[in-house]
Amino acid sequence: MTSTPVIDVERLNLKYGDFHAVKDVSFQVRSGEFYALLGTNGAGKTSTLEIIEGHRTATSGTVRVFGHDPRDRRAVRPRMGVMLQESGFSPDLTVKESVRLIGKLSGRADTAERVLGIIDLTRKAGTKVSQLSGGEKRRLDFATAVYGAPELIFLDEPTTGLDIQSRDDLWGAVDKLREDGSTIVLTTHYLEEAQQRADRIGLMHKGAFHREGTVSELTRTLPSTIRFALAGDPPALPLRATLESDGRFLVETFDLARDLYTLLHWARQHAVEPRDLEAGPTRLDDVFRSIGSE
Ligand SMILES: Nc1ncnc2c1ncn2[C@@H]1O[C@H](COP(=O)(O)OP(=O)(O)OP(=O)(O)O)[C@@H](O)[C@H]1O
Repeated sequence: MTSTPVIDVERLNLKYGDFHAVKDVSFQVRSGEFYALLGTNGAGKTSTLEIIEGHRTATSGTVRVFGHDPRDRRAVRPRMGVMLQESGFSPDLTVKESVRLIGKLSGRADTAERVLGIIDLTRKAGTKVSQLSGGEKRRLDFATAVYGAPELIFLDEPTTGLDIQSRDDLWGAVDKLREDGSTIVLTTHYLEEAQQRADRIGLMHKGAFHREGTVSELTRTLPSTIRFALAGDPPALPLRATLESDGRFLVETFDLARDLYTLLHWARQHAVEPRDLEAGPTRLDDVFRSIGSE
């Protein structure tokens, strides 16, 4: 038996005047999934999310959230927490007042004390929003999005401007929400955060949905790399390599372990020392570079 997807997007299109910002985008997010919607600048991620969040109306296509039209606020809003790229808090309210206000609007039960504690903002509870630092404002955005532990949470570039401790706190809180069954939708330009956490990734480029899959599905089409430098006049290499502008050799391989072994075995036999040796699996960054250049 298949359950209804939490988010179901079918042939979504959005035009801003003549500009076609989202082109025939279709994807689904399942219950309990951590889904990352990634893409180049201006790819259409925020526009797509704004429609799913019920903030914007599509030009054509269908969007369902928990089986409802996302503009049906009463059906959807209590089940969903949103951390937007830019917050819209009133500068004269305190941190605690802001959380209470947004918490009340969400219709979920929780306390300001609890959510401020998650993200180490308790000390700032009485501070006016206008007096918060950029990172503190971002943490306040997160605190309001997770008020009442919603079933579905949108995180739009959540860690921009956060120091390492705050990032760890935020991801720790997200892990906890996931354990309790929340579905997470993330957009970020910190690809490593998506690579480490996302169950599936959708890649957008120039308004269109480019590819979708797990990290390993997306990276397996591109080779891993080995880079190294050799001093003097080395003997013939055992692998096909190209010389890069920094003077290092580059080997591209779909069998990293085998080729690394071949290289090191050759180096030992010939008493050659590969310097500045780096070997790594394909990263999401490489997939990005490959679509960005298309
Ligand atoms: N209100 C608007 N009016 C006109 N064009 C818009 C509007 N909002 C966004 N756009 C354009 O639509 C395209 C997609 O924008 P969007 O913000 O959805 O991209 P994004 O993938 O979130 O980008 P980024 O990674 O840079 O945040 C961009 O070219 C942008 O300039």
